[in-house]
Amino acid sequence: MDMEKAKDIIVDFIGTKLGEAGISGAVVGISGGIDSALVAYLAVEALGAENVLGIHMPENATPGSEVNDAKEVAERLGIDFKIVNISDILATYKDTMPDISEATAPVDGNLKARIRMSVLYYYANMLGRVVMGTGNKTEILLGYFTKYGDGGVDLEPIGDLYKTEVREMSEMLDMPESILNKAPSAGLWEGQTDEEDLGVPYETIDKVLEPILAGEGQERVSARLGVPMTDITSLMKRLRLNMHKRTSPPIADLDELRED
Ligand SMILES: Nc1ncnc2c1ncn2[C@@H]1O[C@H](COP(=O)(O)OP(=O)(O)OC[C@H]2O[C@@H]([n+]3cccc(C(=O)O)c3)[C@H](O)[C@@H]2O)[C@@H](O)[C@H]1O
Ligand SMILES: Nc1ncnc2c1ncn2[C@@H]1O[C@H](COP(=O)(O)OP(=O)(O)OP(=O)(O)O)[C@@H](O)[C@H]1O
Ligand SMILES: [Mg+2]
Repeated sequence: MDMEKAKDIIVDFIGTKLGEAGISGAVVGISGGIDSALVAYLAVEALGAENVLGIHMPENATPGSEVNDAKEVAERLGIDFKIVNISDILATYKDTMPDISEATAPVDGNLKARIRMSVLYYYANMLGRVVMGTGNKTEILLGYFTKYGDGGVDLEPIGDLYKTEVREMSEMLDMPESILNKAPSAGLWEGQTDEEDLGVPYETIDKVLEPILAGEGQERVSARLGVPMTDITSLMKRLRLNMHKRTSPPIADLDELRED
């Protein structure tokens, strides 16, 4: 893919969509990871630094290096930056809800993602801005995001870039090396990494998804790229089971009652 052209299309998309909405500014959750950093860079190019607010939302388990990387992004871009620690909000949720003894780390992790979404919308409401999504094509296809958490956004500028392409585009920008080099992590629990969760490296996932979505048979892709069928089957299962995250909630149809 011509990354310069892809960047121009995305920058134009951000400007056009906000223009259509009559809104001039955006709010971005900046985690210290590469997806949100790239979206912040693209939003600044489209809207100007004065129209982008970055919010970092650590909790007690967030490594201190993340705040430094998030701050560095904001400083390089010259955007407003706030830090909202979500630990007390999380603790209040958990103290308030009865019968939660079965909650696991992923259940709590999804709550963290939904708290972050609520904070971003609070600022978007208050400032008359939109919430920028940071989902990439790989995450969206696999449903590797929290429904109405990091998936609860107003637009998805990098949603047609595979994760490996996110890296490629980011390398063209003045992005901190530490962000370019770190392992992708949802940061929902200590030590979590995307590739451990997904069981297959992003390089392989992206290599496999593209031809399969273009119509090439799974077995043929497996043989051609030397990727075990078990990996391909597991990715396809994720894609199928998470289809509900890529559509609007179904509505019970009452048309038959309105025919006369
Ligand atoms: N067929 C269906 N039709 C309609 N709705 C359906 C459904 N199946 C489940 N659901 C609903 O969906 C819920 C499950 O979805 P969800 O709540 O999203 O939860 P789930 O998909 O179980 O977990 C989210 C996954 O995304 C990962 N994640 C989250 C956040 C950020 C990142 C990152 O990379 O940064 C990654 C996280 O580690 C975890 O693996 C169910 O509780 C149910 O409410
Ligand atoms: N600590 C945080 N502070 C602010 N926003 C966060 C935080 N954690 C997650 N988010 C938001 O949730 C999004 C989804 O997280 P995800 O891990 O997929 O992206 P990333 O951290 O930007 O990149 P990477 O996947 O490489 O870690 C982030 O892009 C960011 O917008
Ligand atoms: Mg991350």
